Amino acid sequence: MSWAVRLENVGRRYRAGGPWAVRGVDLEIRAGTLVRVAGGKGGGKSTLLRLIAGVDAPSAGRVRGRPPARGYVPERFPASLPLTALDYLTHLGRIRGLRTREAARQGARWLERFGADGYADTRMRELSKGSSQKVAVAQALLGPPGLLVLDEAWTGLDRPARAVLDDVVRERMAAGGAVVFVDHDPSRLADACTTVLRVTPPDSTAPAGSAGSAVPCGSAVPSGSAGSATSAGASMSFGAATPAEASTSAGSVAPAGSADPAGPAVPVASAGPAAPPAPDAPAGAAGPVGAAGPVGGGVRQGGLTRIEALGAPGARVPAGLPQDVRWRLTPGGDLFLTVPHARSDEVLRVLLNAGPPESGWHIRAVREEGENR
Ligand SMILES: Nc1ncnc2c1ncn2[C@@H]1O[C@H](COP(=O)(O)OP(=O)(O)OP(=O)(O)O)[C@@H](O)[C@H]1O
Repeated sequence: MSWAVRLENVGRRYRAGGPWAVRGVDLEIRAGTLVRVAGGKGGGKSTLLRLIAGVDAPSAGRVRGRPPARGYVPERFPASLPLTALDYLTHLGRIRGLRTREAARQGARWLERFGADGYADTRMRELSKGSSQKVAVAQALLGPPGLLVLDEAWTGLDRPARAVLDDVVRERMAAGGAVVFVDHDPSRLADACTTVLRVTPPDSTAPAGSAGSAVPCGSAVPSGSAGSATSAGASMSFGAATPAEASTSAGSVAPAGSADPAGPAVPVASAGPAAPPAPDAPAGAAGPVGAAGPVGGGVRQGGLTRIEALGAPGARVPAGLPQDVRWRLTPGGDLFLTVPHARSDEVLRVLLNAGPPESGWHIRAVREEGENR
């Protein structure tokens, strides 16, 4: 396989004249490589991944050279579907061009490999967060994809499933595919990773050449680097717009480009209701109101995540929750947590990895509050 995805002076903003989420990106990703995208919150990682995967179209520049079969796991997966897990995967497989029987075969195989075959006939909206995430990953692997794009795909998976996904990424690379991923764990696949792309938000007030870099995995990231850099798997430059281009684009309307029709089937609900609004913990929920510490100082405004989990009746709250987490536990084992967004992955890890006697947490919902999406 010798293809390479190329982004040429790509920019994306979500409304005409609005701020750029990413801007002036020149990027090449080659077959057989593993590329990690890193950077701070709101830096444009998810936007860049969607553009690479072809589920979103750039407002400026162009993307070329994607392989025909691609898979994408979004950061948030629409789980509120009336279809069963296997029917959903079969449906997505058919959209990717597989025959029904083959789509069902592959779907069942992936469910089994991720330890979710027991949920094949369960409706998506009844799946736990962890099982739903397994379906989210499985749908991206149908085909199989030459280019696989994973946006926090490990989050919410149990430990065995996370290890399976690590293996699958290596297998995709060995088969000549490319994998691009974002993950909160800096050690994720560090031994296999080819390149780290580090993104920072474009600063519209800054001169051309805002930060962005591509460096080989394991090497030091140049601080405040601007312009371009290369490594074995990818090369990238950011913020290359000239002042003239910048002033033109600032007043222009983003092209009404649509996502590449040959791209991955976007795992966004085309049927079924939207995700339910985030409910508060049920009124009158019994049990202690615990607070390891108040949610407050140091927390970004609007940066809270609510997590609902179910443990065994009489379960205790697992040890190791971060200080700034608020929780409420009912005698029936319903656990409601309010956590700063930046801590949500850590909290999910504590719940999923809790050992006896606090083990067995089933993540039912993860909802973000107050995010400008
Ligand atoms: N659908 C959208 N509509 C409007 N603005 C958006 C949308 N998606 C992202 N943005 C904005 O674009 C910028 C980059 O967001 P993006 O989600 O790509 O960053 P990120 O690095 O993935 O952030 P995070 O680590 O929080 O997931 C942010 O300012 C964000 O608010």
